[in-house]
Amino acid sequence: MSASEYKRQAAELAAEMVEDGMVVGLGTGSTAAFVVEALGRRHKEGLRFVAIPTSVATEKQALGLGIPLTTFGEHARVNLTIDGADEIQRGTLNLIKGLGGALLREKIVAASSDRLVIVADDTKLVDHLGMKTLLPVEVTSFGWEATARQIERLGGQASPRRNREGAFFVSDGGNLILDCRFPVISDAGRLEQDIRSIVGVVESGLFVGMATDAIVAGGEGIAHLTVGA
Ligand SMILES: O=C(CO)[C@H](O)[C@H](O)COP(=O)(O)O
Repeated sequence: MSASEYKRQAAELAAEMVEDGMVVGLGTGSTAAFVVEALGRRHKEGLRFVAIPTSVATEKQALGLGIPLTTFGEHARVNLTIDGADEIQRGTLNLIKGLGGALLREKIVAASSDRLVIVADDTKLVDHLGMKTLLPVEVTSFGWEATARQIERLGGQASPRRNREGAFFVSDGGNLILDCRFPVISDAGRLEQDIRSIVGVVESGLFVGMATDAIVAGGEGIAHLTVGA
């Protein structure tokens, strides 16, 4: 089976966790898109829920499927958010997110969620964050070079993300993303604090202590992981 099929398997299982009456956070990326697809189906079958999307792309997909959307103006808490990730640390379920560029909205929604369920194929599982992917950090466009220098003082190499045309990638929030190469991250909580204390940083792609569950599919089957397990 391909990675895409494993992503779909994990997504379909997670979509079953949505119950009648819930406020649901909808993630961003190819795995989260399978979740939105499955929830569109469940909505047509009669499941009642409202959703808060974490990106313009997810909002468009959800609207196209007839999923009713809501806002934080109407709901203070989200019962369940289902989102993808770029790396998931075994045991802690600490994450790197943001290769899809939606980390700011994703973190706002995650921070207001009672439960954050991560869906992924098993290539995303790592023993230490930073083993496979760069760490995305969203920064203001003004002064990004100064912000990048401060991140480099923490031991990372920071490069502005560019689109296919070579122009700076601009997030849904109108900011830039610095993709940062750190040596393997041994203390994610500390690095997260240090990065967030830099002026010009809007948010980092380290999600520490936020995920409650991960549904991970691969050649050995589907695992439902919780923190510590
Ligand atoms: O954090 C994200 C977007 O900002 C995505 O969830 C992450 O990049 C995983 O994407 P995919 O499911 O396509 O592998």
